[in-house]
Amino acid sequence: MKIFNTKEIYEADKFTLERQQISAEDLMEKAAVQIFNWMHTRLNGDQTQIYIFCGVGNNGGDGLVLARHLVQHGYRVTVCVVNFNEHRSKEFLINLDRLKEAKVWPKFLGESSIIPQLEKEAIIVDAIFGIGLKRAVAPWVLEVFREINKSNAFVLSIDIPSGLFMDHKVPNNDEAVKSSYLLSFQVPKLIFFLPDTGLFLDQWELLDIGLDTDFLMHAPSDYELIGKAEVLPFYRPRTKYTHKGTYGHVLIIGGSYGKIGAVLMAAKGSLYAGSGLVTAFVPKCGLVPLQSAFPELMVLTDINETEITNIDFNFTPTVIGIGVGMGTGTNAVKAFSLFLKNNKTPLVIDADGLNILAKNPDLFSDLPPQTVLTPHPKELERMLGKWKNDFDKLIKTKEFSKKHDCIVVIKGAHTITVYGDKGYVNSTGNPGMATGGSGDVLTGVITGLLAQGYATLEAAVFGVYLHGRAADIAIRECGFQALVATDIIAHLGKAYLDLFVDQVNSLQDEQA
Ligand SMILES: NC(=O)C1=CN([C@@H]2O[C@H](COP(=O)(O)OP(=O)(O)OC[C@H]3O[C@@H](n4cnc5c(N)ncnc54)[C@H](O)[C@@H]3O)[C@@H](O)[C@H]2O)[C@@H](O)CC1
Ligand SMILES: [K+]
Repeated sequence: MKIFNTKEIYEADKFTLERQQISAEDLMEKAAVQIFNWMHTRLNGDQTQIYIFCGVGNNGGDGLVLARHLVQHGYRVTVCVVNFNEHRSKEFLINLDRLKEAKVWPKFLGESSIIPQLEKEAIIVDAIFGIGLKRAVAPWVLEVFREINKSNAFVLSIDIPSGLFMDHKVPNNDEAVKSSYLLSFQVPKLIFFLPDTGLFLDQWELLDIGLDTDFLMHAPSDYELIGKAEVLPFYRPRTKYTHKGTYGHVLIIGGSYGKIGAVLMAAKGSLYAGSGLVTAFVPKCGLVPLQSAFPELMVLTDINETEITNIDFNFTPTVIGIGVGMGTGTNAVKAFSLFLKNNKTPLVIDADGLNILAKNPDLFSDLPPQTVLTPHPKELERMLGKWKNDFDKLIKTKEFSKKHDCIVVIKGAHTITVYGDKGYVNSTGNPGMATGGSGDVLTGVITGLLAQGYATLEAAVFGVYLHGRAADIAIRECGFQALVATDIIAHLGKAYLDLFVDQVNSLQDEQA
């Protein structure tokens, strides 16, 4: 599903009004009625006090329309207009009149107004700012945000939590409304998925307000949210007259004394993702543990006992995953640099491979085209330098990806895979995955997909999805805390099977 920025949303809006021959107030009515229906279905006439905080733009207009419908259905509603601007939008003014016609008189809050006491049993609707917030918010309006946050009431935000900017960070963590539930219009926004801004929202849901489907389908977007519908077309079924050679041969290079487990997890990840064969290249100390723990794996060893010194193998792999547990000592750096100079095989680079690249940036020119790099935030920072905020991080990653023709998988709560100007935001995964080894497994899964012939970008995006989905399925049995990286491997099969489970069956399965 496409993630639109502010400009693209306003364009979709304009296109829809022209195509459907409707006015902006008609679209606002449609949008706000969706919110009313959502609330009415759940509240069913309940007399809980509802405070609706409206701004004076169209987000505020949505709040006024909602207020009118709630009042007309007998709900207890107090409307507060946060009067932050002399200029009020046309649709806001039309709906203010309509509200007055319905005999509702909003309280107008200004710089010196006293904000009503907000009881924690109340429901607060946050319709102060939407996607139109452009400049710093006045201090007294920030105070309104703080009062809402302090109330501990249930906060239902409309479109986005008020105070969040669509393209930069909030200056301080108390300068935007914290939503308990967010109802957003038609398309997800990038701010839902970034650590700096995502912390202002908990759950979110999209409401279809009837924006033009042709526009939504054809308009280009810089980011895409990756769910089952997006990865399903990538899936390559296994056919009958095939053999292990059909599904490629992965080579995992890495490991050092005490860090052989990283290679084990990457290698297992590859095989469970479906590669035909997997070989590991490790220091000698890795031979016995790998062969004992994982009989399906073939092992080649370095001449050195405890670290990699000379990467030398006697076959042509389909793809190589390199870096996990490898260390960054002089020998590893020398071996890795020489390997890169002579290598022509597609690569996935993780962990110490990335750390060595960061310290020796001239090596980037030796990477084959479309090399996949899978940094966690610290590794990314070592490669890119410091960034100002999440938006800046993405801009810098895109520049980096274009400069070195590489695919960068920025690991995090919502892993974002960046290639050139485009970012793919993953929707699967959970906090249980913040555990040692889960990154090694991801390296394995992506190499495993590449071995089977998936296009590089597809392998990265699909691999991230499957990895997260496997963890989502695993936590049903073990919860967040007890999830370990090998549980992710063990549930990769179920993540594949889940691709073909429709939503209804999947829900029933979860309830069982
Ligand atoms: N296509 C859609 O998604 C639709 C969106 N609608 C609503 O319209 C909203 C966008 O409305 P607007 O563009 O009017 O913007 P907002 O209502 O988000 O912002 C308020 C207005 O205040 C001004 N402003 C910006 N920063 C300010 C600041 N720091 N201090 C004071 N004033 C400031 C802006 O000029 C803006 O017009 C959406 O978030 C959504 O709620 C719906 O009404 C209908 C359809
Ligand atoms: K809002």
